[in-house]
Amino acid sequence: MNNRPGPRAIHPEKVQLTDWKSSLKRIWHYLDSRRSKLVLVFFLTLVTTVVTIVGTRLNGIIIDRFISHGKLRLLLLVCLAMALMYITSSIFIYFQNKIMIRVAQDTSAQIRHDVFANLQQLPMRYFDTHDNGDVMSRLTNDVDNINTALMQTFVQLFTGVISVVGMGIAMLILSPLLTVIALLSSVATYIFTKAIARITQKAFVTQQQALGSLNTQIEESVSGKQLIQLFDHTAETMVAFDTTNTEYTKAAFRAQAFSSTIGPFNNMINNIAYVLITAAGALSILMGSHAITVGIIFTFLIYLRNFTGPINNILDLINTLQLSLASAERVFKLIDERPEQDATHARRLTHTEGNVTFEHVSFAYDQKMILQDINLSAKPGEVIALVGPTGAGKTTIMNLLTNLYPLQQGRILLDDVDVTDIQRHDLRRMVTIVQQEPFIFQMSIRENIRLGRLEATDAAVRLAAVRANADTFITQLPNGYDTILSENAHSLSQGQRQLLSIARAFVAEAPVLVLDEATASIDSNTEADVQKAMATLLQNKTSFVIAHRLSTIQAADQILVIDQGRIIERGTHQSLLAANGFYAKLYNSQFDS
Ligand SMILES: Nc1ncnc2c1ncn2[C@@H]1O[C@H](COP(=O)(O)OP(=O)(O)OP(=O)(O)O)[C@@H](O)[C@H]1O
Repeated sequence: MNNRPGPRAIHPEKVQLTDWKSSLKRIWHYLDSRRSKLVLVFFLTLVTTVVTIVGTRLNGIIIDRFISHGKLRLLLLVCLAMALMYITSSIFIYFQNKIMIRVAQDTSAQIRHDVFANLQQLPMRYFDTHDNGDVMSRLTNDVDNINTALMQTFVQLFTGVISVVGMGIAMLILSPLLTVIALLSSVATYIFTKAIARITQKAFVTQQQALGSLNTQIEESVSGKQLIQLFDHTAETMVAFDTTNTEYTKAAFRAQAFSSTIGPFNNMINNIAYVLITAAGALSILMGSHAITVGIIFTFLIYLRNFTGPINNILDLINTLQLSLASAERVFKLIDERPEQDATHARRLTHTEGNVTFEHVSFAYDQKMILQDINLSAKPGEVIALVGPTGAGKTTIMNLLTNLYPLQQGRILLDDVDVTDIQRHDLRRMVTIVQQEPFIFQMSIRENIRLGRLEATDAAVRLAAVRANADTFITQLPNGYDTILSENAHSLSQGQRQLLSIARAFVAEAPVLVLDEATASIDSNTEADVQKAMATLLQNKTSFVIAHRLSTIQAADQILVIDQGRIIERGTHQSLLAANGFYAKLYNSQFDS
């Protein structure tokens, strides 16, 4: 994770739309179950487009035949028919939009579900290497972009294609000469839009990327606001934010500025085409041609508007599509991240005696070796204390016990079974970890404790809280066990949070326990409660304690002294003091007082 609130460069390898075809295919695949709705939308679009073609032609006929020949009754009848047609067409457009909005929302909901489901199963490595804000951005903004594209593109694409084909044929029938002028203007707009799209494509990807970074910074500054204020980092945070904000603004400006030239340019070309068509038509009439009438010129101009409009729309859609495909690519990348999977031969484990053995375990998070040749053995019921300077690798050793990361070398056994051969679900029920800084979820206290074992009854939750010495403070809260905690659990003190996490461990009833003792100082009453609760929790379990408390260390069956990823001393408190080595020095300096 990145600890520093600061600007993040946009990763150059990410600024590419590498696989838009497969993204498009996958979005199409998501629409599989909604094909019938799409067919209905297509049908509605077809009808509304035909109405526009026929209606426009009737307008021309009114000009040529009824107005100049004074046939009022017929004129009224035709107008009534046209009104009916347009009303029906509007109703169809309403339904067409409604269906499409549903299709788009349902599809995005399904994509969001799939992303979130995969996120639940990703290995820790993924979260070590990806910023939270970026992940959030993929789940929210990027999926939203796909949604916008689905809502806009499908109807407009259907309408566009049907209109272009329909109007094209109608224009050709009306006047081949005027159609040639119309086509030339369309070709000009096509070439221009394509050129601009090429430039904007990259900018859109950069924009999404920068948005991810922006989200990360916002997320960090909100989560770490206390730290930022305590260390008076507000000014630096602001500078860092502004840098990323400027980066985002530049990319967004570039993307939008270029794509916004498309509209005015195309408008200009269209207006020129209108003038040319009117002039060419008028000239033909003046030269005595009977093939062209005022009504035909009028009809043709409206057809042309309905011809170039959709063409421009389709070209505009290319931009929306590009942004969405850039987003889709990021979303699908997250869906494609390989989830944490059990080995094919992994077996179930419903019971363990609690023997834990590390055999020549070596481990690196990236390239740098963190643990080297760790050997240890714990018998059922033993308490093993891990002590050592900060960053020595104590927490890492314990993370490996639950198979959170793959080992570089060696193996870890639970009752003679390699932990990588045990289904993770079972392994994690056998080993409970009480974290140094427990995470509290936004749910009731009861549910927060029940996280230890989801099927625990209310009575079991209560019993666990009593054993964790947490019941007293919980029952004093106005809503007791039903008190809803917030993510940051501001309503709870540090010590109360620890008691809750000990209660979670009691509920879990796992035979192996890992306890990362909190170093934060808490008031002496709560401290006494925590100590008592921990002592009870350790009973009859194989326990590993990343120890900071004198009492835990002295009572431990074995003390392992870790320094720079190696076990450098081991023994009981007395034997290690007698040896007068690293432990004795550490003990005397840290714990003597
Ligand atoms: N997720 C991670 N990715 C990369 N390196 C990590 C990760 N977690 C820890 N490290 C590194 O591994 C080393 C050991 O860290 P670890 O948390 O195991 O130490 P520790 O002995 O538990 O320290 P402390 O007493 O401060 O909690 C440190 O150098 C740390 O920077």
